Amino acid sequence: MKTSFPRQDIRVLLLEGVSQSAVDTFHAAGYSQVEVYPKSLPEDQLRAKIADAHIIGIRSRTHLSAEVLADARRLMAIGCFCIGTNQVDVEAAELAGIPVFNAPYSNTRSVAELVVAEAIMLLRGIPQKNAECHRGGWSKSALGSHEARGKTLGIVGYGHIGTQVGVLAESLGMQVLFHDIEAKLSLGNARSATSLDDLLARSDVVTLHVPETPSTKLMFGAAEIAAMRPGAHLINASRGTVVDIDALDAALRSGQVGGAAIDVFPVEPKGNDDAFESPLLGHDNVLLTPHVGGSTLEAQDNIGIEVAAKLVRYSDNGSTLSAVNFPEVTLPEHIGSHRLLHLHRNMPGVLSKVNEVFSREAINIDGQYLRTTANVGYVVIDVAATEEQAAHLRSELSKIEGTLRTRVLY
Ligand SMILES: NC(=O)c1ccc[n+]([C@@H]2O[C@H](COP(=O)([O-])OP(=O)(O)OC[C@H]3O[C@@H](n4cnc5c(N)ncnc54)[C@H](O)[C@@H]3O)[C@@H](O)[C@H]2O)c1
Ligand SMILES: O=C(O)CC[C@@H](O)C(=O)O
Repeated sequence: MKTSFPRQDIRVLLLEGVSQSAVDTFHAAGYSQVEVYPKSLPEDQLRAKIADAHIIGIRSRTHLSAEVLADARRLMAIGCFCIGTNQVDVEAAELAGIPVFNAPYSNTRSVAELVVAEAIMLLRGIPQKNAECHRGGWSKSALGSHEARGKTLGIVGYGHIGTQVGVLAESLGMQVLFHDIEAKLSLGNARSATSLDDLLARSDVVTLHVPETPSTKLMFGAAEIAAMRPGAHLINASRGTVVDIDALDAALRSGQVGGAAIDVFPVEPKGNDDAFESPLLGHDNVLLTPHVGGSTLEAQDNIGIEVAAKLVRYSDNGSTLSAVNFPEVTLPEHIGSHRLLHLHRNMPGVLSKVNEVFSREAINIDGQYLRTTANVGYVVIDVAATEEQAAHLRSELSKIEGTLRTRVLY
């Protein structure tokens, strides 16, 4: 299939050790210029690299702020090879006409399995016992050790991960309570708590599965910790900004929190060679993991294929299905003609000006697709036209007031 911009000229930049399956997916689709880095880049290097990239793939450590995106003059699409998209200024990307794609499900099972395993470990006091054995100690005792069966697990954020944690925990015989800001269908015998405080007062283990948003920033602080059952356990595999880490440190020292399993931190190293620092270092009753909730080979492999395929589809065909910041359009293949893409600020009158261009140039429209969000509109127009006509149409479309970006395919 012919594209207006040959695939071998499209530069793909993949950071943070994105899976080889993504590289393979791009290569198989004819994208040969794929540059791969094992970690996130310092901001000055990122700004220099992104200036030449057409497609960028990141995980959770690379911050694509409005300032960084301002340097990304050629950038066509962003792929977050993970669930969270909080590391990207998605609105700035939208206003620059750049869709952001992610993998909303591929690692959810991996997180859920780890969390349930951690709940068992914490209830048994295994982190302390493990630390003691490593020091040559031996305290064989049932004191403070409990079965998971019959205990209550409180899930804060009952979405894709929270619900799976609930199902797995119930299979162990745990009681499951959840709290969410949205009304949610309970799976199995899980019950909605009447409030966050209600959940905290009734749970033996509390696990957090909310996204990073303004409303979840530091949502779990001294007051919420004080509302937990004395000696209950806390698991956080959501985002490091959700928990007040100093308040947790104090509560672990006082015994208000019996133990914790923490996978995400307010400040995380940029890559595996950098040092990790946290007030939680040195607590025997805390399981610390380096943001690996979703890091299984199965999940990373699937994420690589899923996100790379979405980026290839957008680049080849214009489809934006499942973009997190953009009007979603699923487009059929269009062979033997041209497809024009017009991204514009969502303001009255743009569509009629787009159509005026085609009637003025006497080019018949074979198919037209339009979707808008509050900020932007995305029109896709299929036409039977020569290459010269398509190039001319594109140049006329780009003159319309409010135009953010135009592309021509095939
Ligand atoms: N540790 C890891 O490696 C890892 C892996 C995957 C995802 N995550 C994190 O886990 C988060 C959750 O993932 P998911 O797939 O379950 O997301 P999701 O969007 O399916 O679920 C999140 C739920 O939280 C709820 N919520 C939002 N704000 C809330 C609030 N203030 N109080 C209570 N509930 C609130 C939402 O309504 C939703 O039901 C992701 O956003 C990501 O940050 C971490
Ligand atoms: O792979 C990562 O860096 C992030 C994993 C996880 O936090 C996600 O948002 O999916």
